Amino acid sequence: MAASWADEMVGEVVVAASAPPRPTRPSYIPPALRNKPLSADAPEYSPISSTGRDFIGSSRSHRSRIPEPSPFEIVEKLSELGFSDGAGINFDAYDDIPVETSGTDVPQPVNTFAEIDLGDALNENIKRCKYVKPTPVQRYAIPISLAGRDLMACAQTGSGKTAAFCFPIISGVFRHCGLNQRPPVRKSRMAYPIALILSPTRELSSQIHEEVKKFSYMTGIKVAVAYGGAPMYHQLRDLEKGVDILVATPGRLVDLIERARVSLQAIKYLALDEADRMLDMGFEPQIRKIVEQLGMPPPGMRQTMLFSATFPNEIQRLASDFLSNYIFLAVGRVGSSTDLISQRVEYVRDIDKRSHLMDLLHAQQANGIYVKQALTLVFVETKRGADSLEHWLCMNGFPATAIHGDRTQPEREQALRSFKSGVTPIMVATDVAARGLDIPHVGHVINFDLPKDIDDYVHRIGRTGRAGKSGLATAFFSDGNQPLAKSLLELMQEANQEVPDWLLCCAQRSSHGGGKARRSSGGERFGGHDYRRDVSSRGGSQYSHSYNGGSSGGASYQPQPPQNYSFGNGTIIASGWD
Ligand SMILES: Nc1ncnc2c1ncn2[C@@H]1O[C@H](COP(=O)(O)OP(=O)(O)OP(=O)(O)O)[C@@H](O)[C@H]1O
Repeated sequence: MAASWADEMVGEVVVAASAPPRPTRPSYIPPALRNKPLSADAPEYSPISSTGRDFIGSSRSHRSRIPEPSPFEIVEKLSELGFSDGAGINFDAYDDIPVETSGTDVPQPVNTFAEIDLGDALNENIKRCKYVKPTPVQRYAIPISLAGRDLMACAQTGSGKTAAFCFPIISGVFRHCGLNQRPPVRKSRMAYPIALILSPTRELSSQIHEEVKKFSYMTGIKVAVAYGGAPMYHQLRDLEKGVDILVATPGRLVDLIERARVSLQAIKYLALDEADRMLDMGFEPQIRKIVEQLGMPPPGMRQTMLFSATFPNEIQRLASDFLSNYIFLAVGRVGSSTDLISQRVEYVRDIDKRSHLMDLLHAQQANGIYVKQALTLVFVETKRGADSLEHWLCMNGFPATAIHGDRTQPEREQALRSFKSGVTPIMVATDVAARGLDIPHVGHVINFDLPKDIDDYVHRIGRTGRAGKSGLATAFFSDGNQPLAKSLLELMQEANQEVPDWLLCCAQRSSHGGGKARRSSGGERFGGHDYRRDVSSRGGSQYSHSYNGGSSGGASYQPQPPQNYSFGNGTIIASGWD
């Protein structure tokens, strides 16, 4: 059976067997809210102002100031917390990137962090992380969010979207309840977060949680994470200490709300990472429940930010229900892959895949590509396939681990740790690892089995070529992948990649046969943008502003002859792994 997204969400998501009817507005009232007016100890909420900063006082539980380590311990503590050397980012890689915004009164982008008023504490943490300059999505998205505007943002994988929504949230929450600003109120077992960040997988929620903690260091902001598969006890204990920013997966969050341990009444900031996935079939009913039926302030009374590297039109349409007068931001073309990733596609019969993988890995080894902790991520279709390939690799002398939805959470975490540390430099994964994970030194993504949907391919290969560094993606294309041929061809052509002749033929065949592997993104397939433009273009529109125009820049990759795994001049790989 295919490891669909439900693979990840065992026990977490209600998978719709058929398209569920769109729920009407609040029918369900969680136990925590039944027979109760707005709780006396729940904070009120007010509309977000145009500056996003007119927070009214809330009666949140009083908490004592967090003991902070002395300034002399900070450097040590920061490295413990995983502060990385962000100074290595190659900003030139983003220079030519086309940016498009649509909506009314779009705030101007900035060029430096200094131009943005994020507050001293956050600025200090940005410096500590060695983020010297905002990435393009941050240049645009942060001023938009700081202006209190709702945002739907699409930017390529690895381009810094996490900070783009975390910085405005941390800055806003800090202004509301940072150090020494908490109104004294009585203690409550129910947590009233001000900001909620939802993501589709446990590992991604955990990663975002670490990022938020890093950037709210020494601010007094309380950050917590809640996801399934981990013992409830620890999460409840953290929630009882009070939470300002909650990062969660949908299933566990609903559970906590129904147990009356979390209330959404105080939410002022809502961010959905991987928003298109969150509104895809399996998740949509649960997200709708969280956003529309469990007491969260409605659009206009909260600020909502949706981010992803892909945003099909029909998902944009669904998402617009959650937004109020929003700005659409596209950095790079919607759903495109980054030019930083060199893509190869090879025709391999299913029966030959293992031996082909072996040749590839041996060639990598022979070329010294395993130096410097170079990691290889291999995507397969099924959980069973992941286990079996992991076993086979290990038996053949390649230290490998595997991650998929049938593994326990401790096993999943252990797999990630051993991959990240290079103990097992190969990780076999289902789509559970396709989105959002930021693993340094992943130099090569191999699609042993290609996904059915081209958007999934974009996210999978996006585990390499991050933060301005280069990477390589190899796909094994077999007969069963015919329906993907056309969209794969278009994606590769758009990213200036060399396309083998056989793929051109396959694509022609599949377009005649009606092959379709991408959800509609409007009139222009890879030029698809804000879906409102398609609607309003019929009657004229005020939408859309383009910046930097032109192309997204030529790819630096020099095509290599087939079967030659020396990777040419070596710079493609080496720069990704240094
Ligand atoms: N301004 C910056 N300067 C230096 N490094 C940065 C900056 N912004 C982000 N990064 C780094 O870039 C890497 C990728 O960022 P992030 O994980 O936010 O990408 P993303 O766009 O969310 O990717 P995905 O679509 O895969 O989720 C991270 O390691 C992050 O620390």
